[in-house]
Amino acid sequence: MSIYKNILDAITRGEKLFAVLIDPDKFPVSRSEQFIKKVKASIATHIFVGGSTVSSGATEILVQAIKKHTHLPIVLFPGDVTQITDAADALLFLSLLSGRNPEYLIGKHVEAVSKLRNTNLEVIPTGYILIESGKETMVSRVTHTEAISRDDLQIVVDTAKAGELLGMQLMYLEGGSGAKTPITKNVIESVKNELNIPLIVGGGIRSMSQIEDTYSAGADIIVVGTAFEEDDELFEELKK
Ligand SMILES: CC(C)=CCC/C(C)=C/CC/C(C)=C/CC/C(C)=C/COP(=O)(O)OP(=O)(O)O
Ligand SMILES: O=P(O)(O)OC[C@@H](O)CO
Ligand SMILES: [Mg+2]
Repeated sequence: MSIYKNILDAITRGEKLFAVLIDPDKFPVSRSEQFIKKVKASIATHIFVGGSTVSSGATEILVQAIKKHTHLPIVLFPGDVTQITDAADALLFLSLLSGRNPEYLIGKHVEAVSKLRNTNLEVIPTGYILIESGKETMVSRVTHTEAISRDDLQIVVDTAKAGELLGMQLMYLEGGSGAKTPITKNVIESVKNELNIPLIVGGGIRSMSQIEDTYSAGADIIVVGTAFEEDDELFEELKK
């Protein structure tokens, strides 16, 4: 069954989903087996692989290494076309809706097509909204776009809705990798109220209580990366 269909079915059953984000440039491949063991013992339902900048070829090597140890779906969360690899199961085909840089709204996508023709990846059109977190993020720097302010609630909501109306199948609210504080309840609730598609939330989530708050505000899928890079103790709290 398709990964997207599985997400929809899980949500219909009232389940919450959890993605562990692995950045190929920060994660030594030699750590894969031991790390994936912890992922498998946890509530994680998906593995996301990606980074705002990743050296060429690193994504494929990492995905192949992870695949040896798990059947969890591996979903590419790419900062660039170079991160596309057939070794993964699906691709978040991100469009950076918070920005006004055409390269990240449609340009990279046109470039990606010749690569995608030769893969079996499930492509999932995903709106990606960067919300200001108090410090400049790598995504802002790489894409030359500004994040939307947390106070511009109506703009965030309307941006997400516009993405849904354009046919996007997932909406990702990004608080910025390693953000000091995660996206607030108010922002998540307001977006969730307007949307009929699954909502992904990530950025700066580091504890079980933040995970619970983010789910209760309406996130369907939570993404955590930095917390596991800093210290994989969090897995202790996330045991199944
Ligand atoms: C269409 C294709 C295949 C590629 C372009 C995809 C687009 C539009 C991406 C949006 C902008 C972007 C650069 C997203 C990056 C997403 C990501 C993996 C963020 C995580 O960033 P980290 O690499 O963890 O950031 P740090 O390096 O700051 O930790
Ligand atoms: O690395 P963290 O802060 O967990 O954020 C996850 C993801 O949303 C970053 O793109
Ligand atoms: Mg990161």
